[in-house]
Formats: sequence, structure tokens, C-alpha cells
Amino acid sequence: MIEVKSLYKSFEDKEVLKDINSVFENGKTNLIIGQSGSGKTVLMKCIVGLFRPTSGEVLYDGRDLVTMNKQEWKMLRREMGMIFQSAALFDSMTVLENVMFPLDMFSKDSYAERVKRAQFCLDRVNLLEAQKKFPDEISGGMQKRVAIARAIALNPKYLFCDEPNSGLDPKTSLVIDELIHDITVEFNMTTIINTHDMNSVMGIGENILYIYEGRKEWQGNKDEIMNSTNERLNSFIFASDLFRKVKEANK
Ligand SMILES: Nc1ncnc2c1ncn2[C@@H]1O[C@H](COP(=O)(O)OP(=O)(O)OP(=O)(O)O)[C@@H](O)[C@H]1O
Repeated sequence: MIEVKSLYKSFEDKEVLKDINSVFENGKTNLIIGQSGSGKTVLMKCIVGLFRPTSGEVLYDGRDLVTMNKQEWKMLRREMGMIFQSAALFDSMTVLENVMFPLDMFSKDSYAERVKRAQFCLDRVNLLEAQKKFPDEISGGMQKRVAIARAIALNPKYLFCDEPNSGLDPKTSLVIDELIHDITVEFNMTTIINTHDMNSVMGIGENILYIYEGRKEWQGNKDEIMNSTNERLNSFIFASDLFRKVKEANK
């Protein structure tokens, strides 16, 4: 579980995050949504330690990231997996080598054990047959699956995904969403996803944090969104005709 308490973040005199309080539960897909510029990325960066909050706490199962010493931070870092907007694979490495990369960096296991672990992760995302290919020989959706396999290679407790569906068609996005959801449940990870994708919200939104102008405006799950009376949330979610019709149909 990750808990954010009274989190503020300013850049010089610009206050971007204002008193964010939120709990991101383990075994669940936790989504951060909001308009462009609302502060989602800054919040995610504060949570993963790329930005230091101006004030507040970021608790990883009770351990405050903000006040950790270097050794504690190094240990925590190994419990975190990340999936970036672009799959961010190394072009000159095969699929297998990409997944092995974090293991080569951080694991003390033998080479044979590292290969076995990487192959297990590739198998989990149904890509074992592509292990010898290079990233430019596989589709964007497959590259995302390799990125997921790499992110789970070190068996993380916490998984962070920044716009995991960016650049993917709706059908492939569904596959990626389901995969992230399923591995979250299977490995009981605390997964936080920064997304613009309303299909993801309606599909895997088990715990959704809606940020409006740097403040927490609403938190709930995908079913509660359907019945929410929060006007800002509704105008954001139901900006599209399709989702408005879905809501009407559910009344
Ligand atoms: N390093 C920085 N220095 C100064 N201001 C920043 C910095 N990073 C972000 N900001 C500002 O913080 C605000 C929130 O930005 P952020 O990137 O978090 O928005 P977002 O909700 O992720 O938007 P998008 O959906 O477009 O990615 C913006 O006004 C942005 O200009």
C-alpha cells in the first residue's frame, strides 16, 4: 500500500500540488486521472522519488520516502517496477536481453537463473517466442508487453505505469490493461497508473484519483463514477459522447 499525506509541491512560486491525501491499495489497479496540466505527472514523480515534495509524506507500507536515507532508498528502489509511456526498450538488445537488464544490474543470481526468470516473465506476457527478436522487429503492443515483463523481472511490490496505452489502438490497449490488472492481482502489487484513457478508467478503474488543478477532487471506483454527482468529474469523464451515452444507459 502506498499512502500520500498532505502532499504539496511547488516550483519556485508556482504551487502545483495542494494538500493531496490518498491511499493506493495493493492488489488493485489505482488510476490517477485529470485534465492536462492538472498535476498527475508531478504527483507520480513525487511518489516515485523523482521530485522531492515541498512538504508531506509518501508512505510505502509505512516507510516515508521523503525522509529515507540513501540505503533505505536503494532498497525501496529495487521494490519498484516502471513502465514508461514509450516502451523505452534498448534497440540494440534482444527482447530477452531487455528483460534481463534489471536482473543483470541488481540480481545476484547466476546467469542461468537470470535467463530462467526473464523467460518466466516473457512467458507471463505471452512473448516467449519473441525472445530472440529485436524491438524494431515486433509491434508497439508487443513492445509494451516486453516493457511489462521487464518491469516485473525483479518481482516488484510497487508498479508504476505512465500512460501505458499511449500510441496503441483500442483493442491492444485493452490487452495491455488486462495484463497489468491481472499481474497486479497475481503478484499482489500496488499498481499506480497515470492515464488519459477513459476505456482504462471504465475497464480497470478499481481505485481512481481525480486531480483538478493540483487538488484531489474525487476518489472512487469505476462503478461509483457512473453515479457521481461531482460536476467537474462528470464534465471530464463524460466529455465524450460515447461515455455520456453509456452513463445514460445505466440510469
Ligand atoms: N519541472 C517543472 N518545473 C516547473 N513547473 C513544472 C515542472 N514540471 C511540471 N510543472 C508544471 O506543473 C503543472 C502540472 O504538470 P503535469 O505535467 O503534472 O501535468 P499533467 O496533469 O501530467 O498533464 P498531462 O496530462 O498533459 O501530462 C504544469 O503547469 C507544469 O507546467
